[in-house]
Amino acid sequence: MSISILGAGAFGTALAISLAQNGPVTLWARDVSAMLETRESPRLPGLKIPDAVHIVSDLDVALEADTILLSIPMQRLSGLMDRIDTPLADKTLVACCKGVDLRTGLGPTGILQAAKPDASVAILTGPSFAADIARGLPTALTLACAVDAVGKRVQHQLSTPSLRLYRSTDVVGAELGGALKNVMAIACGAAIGAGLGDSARAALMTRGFAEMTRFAAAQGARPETMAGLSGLGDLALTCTSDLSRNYQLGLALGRKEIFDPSVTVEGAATAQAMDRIAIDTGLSLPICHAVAALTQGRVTVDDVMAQLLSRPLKEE
Ligand SMILES: NC(=O)C1=CN([C@@H]2O[C@H](COP(=O)(O)OP(=O)(O)OC[C@H]3O[C@@H](n4cnc5c(N)ncnc54)[C@H](OP(=O)(O)O)[C@@H]3O)[C@@H](O)[C@H]2O)C=CC1
Ligand SMILES: O=C(CO)COP(=O)(O)O
Repeated sequence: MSISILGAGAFGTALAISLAQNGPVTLWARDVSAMLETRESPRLPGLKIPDAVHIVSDLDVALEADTILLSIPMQRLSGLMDRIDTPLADKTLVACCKGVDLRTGLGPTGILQAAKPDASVAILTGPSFAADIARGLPTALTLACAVDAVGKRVQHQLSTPSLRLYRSTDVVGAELGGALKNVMAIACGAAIGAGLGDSARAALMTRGFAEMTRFAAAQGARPETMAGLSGLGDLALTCTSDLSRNYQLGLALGRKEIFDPSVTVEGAATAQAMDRIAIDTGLSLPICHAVAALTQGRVTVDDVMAQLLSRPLKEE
């Protein structure tokens, strides 16, 4: 069974490097001229792409594989799917992005299924920095697919000696965990950046986890999924590591510093999407609401903390 990865950013390239241990992999990007010369992705400098990775810019070549991983930013996913008019009925599409689409409110598998209703869809998510995967450091992820037989096949196909995949059929829970932890990471970064301390971060992580679990349960997700790698696991990594880009954006907001807009930060658009969903569903998502306002420049970190702390006292 052959594998292609669409998107040669940090994560797509890291997955290609890791999966090349198992056999040939195709890695697709819009512009591959520099990568063919250097055998490196500009988004993952210093990590060589092995010869077993076939780097291509022809989308049709990449779409010949049986299993196709989509590793581009969430807000670009529906645009890429619109470009694909090849029928993919016999393929498995594995979303590797984390977020909620601003236009439709769908998660990554929802976008894939809407574009290609006959394809099998799955999501690969959980705590992992691209550079760790590319370096072969031990990493555990969740592979969620509603059809367990397909999930089992993909789980084996995408596991390597250092990349261990756990399987789930709770696609909704897995993708909401990955999407929402980014929002919480921005909030935690902002608290640390503003000098509010580790206790404030612990409070935000815990109340953020409660917000994630409450929302996911309302969407039909299982609580144990939120407590697993794709929820709590990724929340812990992203809210505590300086390597997280979401956390770094939060730090910059808290310190009132400029942040490079070309860096992929999924949590900002996801917070906005969640804010809209909260209004439509009547669910209370106070941290998502605060992060949406903060990242759009409508409030300061001081305003946000004052708002969160002045909410009515309640039971835990
Ligand atoms: N980096 C990480 O550690 C991890 C990332 N992820 C997730 O993976 C997803 C991708 O992130 P990451 O790889 O880090 O992002 P990067 O910023 O490193 O790379 C994004 C890549 O997507 C490409 N791209 C953007 N828009 C399009 C488009 N319309 N069509 C085709 N290609 C496009 C870019 O190509 P170009 O350079 O040509 O613009 C670039 O190569 C995100 O959802 C992220 O949350 C998940 C786990 C870990
Ligand atoms: O998703 C990630 C870790 O699991 C990467 O986090 P950032 O996108 O915040 O860098």
